[in-house]
Amino acid sequence: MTILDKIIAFKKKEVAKIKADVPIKKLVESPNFKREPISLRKSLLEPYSTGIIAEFKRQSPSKGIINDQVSVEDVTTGYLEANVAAQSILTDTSFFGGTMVDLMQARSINTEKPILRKDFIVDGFQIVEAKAIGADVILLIAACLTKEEIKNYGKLAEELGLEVLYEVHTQEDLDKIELSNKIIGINNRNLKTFEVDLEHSINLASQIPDDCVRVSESGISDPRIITGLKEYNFKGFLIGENFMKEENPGLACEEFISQIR
Ligand SMILES: O=P(O)(O)OC[C@@H](O)[C@@H](O)c1c[nH]c2ccccc12
Repeated sequence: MTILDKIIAFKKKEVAKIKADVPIKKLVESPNFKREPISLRKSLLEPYSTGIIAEFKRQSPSKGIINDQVSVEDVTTGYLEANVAAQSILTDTSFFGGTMVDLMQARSINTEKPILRKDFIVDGFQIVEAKAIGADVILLIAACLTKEEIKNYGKLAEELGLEVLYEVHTQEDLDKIELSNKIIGINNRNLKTFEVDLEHSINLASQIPDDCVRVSESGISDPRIITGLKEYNFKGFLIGENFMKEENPGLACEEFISQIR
């Protein structure tokens, strides 16, 4: 059993429990349900976009604790000052130490840039929940969903006015997605082995049609990598640990962005 299988099995139980306690009606009544979502696609395609999607991540199964000393408010303020294109907030608690409250707190400060709810979506309930806590974008990880689920969850998100970042790591993942006009994130990290390989991502990128927005995720630690990825028409760059490992993630992000050529 891989760590991914473990996370998914755990998530399914967790969601079943929350679903039994929280009526959908309560989610729909949340004030965030009325706010107009901010478009990730638009933000990434703006002519002077930095393309950086900066993540708030306290810990991960592969690295353990990364940073548990900083507040989501300070990091959000710092990322916005650095002029990120978007924010990503881990809301998984058991494996990544994040919470839905983290996202809500970031949202209360960030009214300009899109926020991605980074979690393992295994049930439509979590998509309604994402909207209720103020997210603009959800993540659908192809490796943990069937073709049908990807299609249905994508449709539900769209109906709620949310965008989807479809995450792939292999050709097999890519084959599960209807590839037109989507935002596709290629995860450089294999979620089963934690191995990071940028070369692999670049090879897979050639299989993505031009009407899709390409995002490169994980293991990016040098501004020169961004320059390289831009050559392959990547528009978004999801970075977590490289910023979060620093005492001041916002400042680290600002320095990184100033070095992109
Ligand atoms: O910290 P990194 O190596 O910069 O990676 C960020 C992000 O890509 C990573 O956290 C991530 C990508 N896909 C995920 C799916 C679930 C949890 C986490 C992730």
